[in-house]
Amino acid sequence: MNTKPMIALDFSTAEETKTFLTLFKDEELYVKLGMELYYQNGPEIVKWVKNLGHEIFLDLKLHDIPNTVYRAMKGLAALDIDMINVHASGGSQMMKAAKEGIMEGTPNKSNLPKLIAVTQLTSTTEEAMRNEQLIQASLMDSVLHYAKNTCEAGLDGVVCSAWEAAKIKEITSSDFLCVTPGIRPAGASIGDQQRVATPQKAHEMGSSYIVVGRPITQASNPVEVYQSIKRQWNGE
Ligand SMILES: O=C(O)c1cc(=O)[nH]c(=O)n1[C@@H]1O[C@H](COP(=O)(O)O)[C@@H](O)[C@H]1O
Repeated sequence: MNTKPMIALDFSTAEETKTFLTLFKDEELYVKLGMELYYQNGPEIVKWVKNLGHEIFLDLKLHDIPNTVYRAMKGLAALDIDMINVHASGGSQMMKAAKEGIMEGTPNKSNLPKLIAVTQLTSTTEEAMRNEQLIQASLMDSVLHYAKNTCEAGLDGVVCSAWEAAKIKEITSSDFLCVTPGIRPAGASIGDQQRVATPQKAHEMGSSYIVVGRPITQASNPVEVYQSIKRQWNGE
């Protein structure tokens, strides 16, 4: 497991992002930059955050035909990022194309960004999956199926909820990454998330990384909440 919780910087402006990061000027973070920030600020904000020395998960959840994903990934890989993702439901050929794009586009081939695939979003319940995606398997089986496809396509891991991490590692390997959003400290508002776990529970259930957004970014003292989540995540 990675000792640092990933902070989801779900802001729409570069200013808000920069102001938030000044709170953490003495700390090297692992941050997640998502579509809200990237669509409005582009590669510049990625470069700016990287220059501060933070590790970056660029969460753009690519999902398109293989050729488009290959070409998009090739371009994105030129940014000095540490992790990037696609949707596993885009299919095995799309995931292989994403990997090819990463391999070709990364300037330093000895330091490829980790490529992971979203299984079922942590905002999805089994009921919604059945009604809206017409998948009649259990949610766990659907997540495991996507994880198996992702592993066979040669990717480094998946995004899933903490509740699925141990089983995914069982059917793939112990070093297959299980990156788990939907993290809520006890008593925190759940919002639109459905499959949630505390940092402590995620630690016990085998997550490789936890992703935490609003509980930290919306807190009155983000640094204090981050440190507390970090301690719980590290089993202290
Ligand atoms: O790929 C992701 O990061 C992701 C996948 C998923 O299944 N669920 C999920 O919440 N996320 C992201 O994780 C973050 C969670 O944020 P909070 O719910 O505010 O903690 C958001 O930036 C989501 O986009």
